[in-house]
Amino acid sequence: MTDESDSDAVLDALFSTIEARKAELPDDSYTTTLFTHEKGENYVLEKIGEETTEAILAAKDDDTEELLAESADLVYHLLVLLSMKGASLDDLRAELRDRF
Ligand SMILES: N=c1c2ncn([C@@H]3O[C@H](COP(=O)(O)OP(=O)(O)OP(=O)(O)O)[C@@H](O)[C@H]3O)c2ncn1[C@@H]1O[C@H](COP(=O)(O)O)[C@@H](O)[C@H]1O
Repeated sequence: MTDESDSDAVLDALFSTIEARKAELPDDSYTTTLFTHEKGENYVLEKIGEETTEAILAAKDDDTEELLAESADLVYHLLVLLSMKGASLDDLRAELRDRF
């Protein structure tokens, strides 16, 4: 297990990478395919639906390893959606902090 600051650094690094892919659109990037898909943002919305379903199925199967893997896929696609909408990880942190 990592401590809280390590975990935060991973999310910051992931979101920064997503923002860089959005700005540069490199050819060999999965993130680029999400930002340039012919279905537009609907494609990432579909992926979020798929990953959510897969996470639910893993939970119902009591497969924690699979649940963690699908949760990571879900968080990644959710961060791409936030970036598409011009929101940031700090905006998400602020929303969560306001609920404490
Ligand atoms: N965290 C992720 C991440 N999580 C999930 N995925 C991709 O999300 C997709 C999940 O789709 P599925 O589960 O449906 O699997 P699939 O059948 O392979 O996908 P499809 O054919 O349906 O698109 C897979 O292609 C995964 O590779 C991710 N792709 C990238 N990242 C991060 O984004 C960074 C930048 O990646 P690139 O944009 O590829 O350079 C990477 O270094 C990673 O840190």
